[in-house]
Amino acid sequence: MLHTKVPHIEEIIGDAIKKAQQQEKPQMVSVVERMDQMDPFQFLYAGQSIDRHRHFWRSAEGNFTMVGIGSARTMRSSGSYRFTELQQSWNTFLEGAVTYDEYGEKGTGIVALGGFSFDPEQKNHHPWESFPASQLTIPAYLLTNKGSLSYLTSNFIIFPEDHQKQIIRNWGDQKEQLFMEKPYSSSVPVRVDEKEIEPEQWKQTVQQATEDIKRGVLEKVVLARELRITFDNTVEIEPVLKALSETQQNSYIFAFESEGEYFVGATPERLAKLENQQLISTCLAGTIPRGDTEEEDKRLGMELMYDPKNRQEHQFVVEMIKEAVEACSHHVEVPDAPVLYPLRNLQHLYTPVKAVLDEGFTLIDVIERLHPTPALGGLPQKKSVEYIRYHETLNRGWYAGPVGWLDDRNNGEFAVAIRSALIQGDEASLFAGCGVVEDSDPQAEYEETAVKLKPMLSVLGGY
Ligand SMILES: C=C(O[C@H]1C=CC=C(C(=O)O)[C@@H]1O)C(=O)O
Ligand SMILES: [Mg+2]
Repeated sequence: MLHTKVPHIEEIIGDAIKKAQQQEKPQMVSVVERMDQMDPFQFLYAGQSIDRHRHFWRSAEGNFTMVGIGSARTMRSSGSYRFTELQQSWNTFLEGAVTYDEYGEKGTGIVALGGFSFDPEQKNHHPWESFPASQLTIPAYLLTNKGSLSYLTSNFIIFPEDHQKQIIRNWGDQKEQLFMEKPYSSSVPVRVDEKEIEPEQWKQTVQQATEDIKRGVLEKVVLARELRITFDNTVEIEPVLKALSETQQNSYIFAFESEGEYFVGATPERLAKLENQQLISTCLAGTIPRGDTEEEDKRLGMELMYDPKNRQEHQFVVEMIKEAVEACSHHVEVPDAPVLYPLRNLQHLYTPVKAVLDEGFTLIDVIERLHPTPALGGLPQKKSVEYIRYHETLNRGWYAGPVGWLDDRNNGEFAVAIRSALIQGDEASLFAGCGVVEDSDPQAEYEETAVKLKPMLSVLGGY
């Protein structure tokens, strides 16, 4: 891959066509432009007229947003080698690619966005039939907003038989569509039905899990449940994402499309971030609601900090992440005790893990080693995933799986897709889980998941 200054587009496309003819294969060209700040929700909406395959990502700090429209290349893989296979597809894709970029900002140029299902061995596909076990898309157009600046990346796949003028005309037309200011819907349809899936059976499974933990079958397992909602009309994702961005502090806001359906969420849980070989992972587990007053909020925070059950739930995550990070990096820093991580509806225990990634490892390698952490799966890792596969009545699909992005300079960030919903036309499935340890009480865990459903419920026509 090559990073050079942007010459005229005619020249860029002309050169790519010549190269495609000489090498008798398509050529990938990426062009980055800087522009006035663009409303990402407007861009997302306008993009629909070009391609419904759209992706959205906003960092937890809220100062970095990406919107992907269409696909220059979509890479998919399944089975137990899905991480390695995707890494290979990505490397092959990058080999012949040329980037024209004057700015060198992270998250511009050749970027892939996508995610992985929780468990590639899961045989039940309902309601996730539209989502593959993993999918990374290099969008045709990518808007990157960083602070007050916006960048537009256009990714072209140039074929030997392409005509320079036509490519450029088409590009101009599509850009015009992307920047057209059309008003987008600001409301979400009305909820007409809401069904909790087997809540009593779920509590029994939690009870069973505590007994299995006491018997030493495993140490911790995260059990999830589902809420199915029906609306009076098709749900558009722009107002949902906008409302999540406005209401969910300290959370990654995301949407990924597959076959016309959208997986959307506001997750606080980072899996791994890599920037210039600096690696950050996060242990987030252990939960209590926010208080109505400042005093109550503080009291609840302290209760969480000193609660042995929640500390144990959290500590399992710290130990596993530390070990996994140590195996592929150096200068690993882990604080001795967690701090509180406040969200709108609840607070968590939080421990950051910082390190420098060893040469030869990639972000995808790190994700493969970490997923699933005991905040989503349990401990031991393999046993808990099998336990979930056997005992959970729902199919998690991409819920609790890694979602995020990476660029061609080994920068990127993946979060774990919790506090999320699968939107299918005028219906949606919402998911929430909780860490079950020896001392878990099924009713209390049920109530914890109810609070975890709130972020999505509140923007899907609810309270
Ligand atoms: C599995 C979920 O939350 C995890 C993340 C933070 C706290 C958790 C807990 O305290 O149980 C869970 O491990 C979810 O929200 O669906
Ligand atoms: Mg918990």
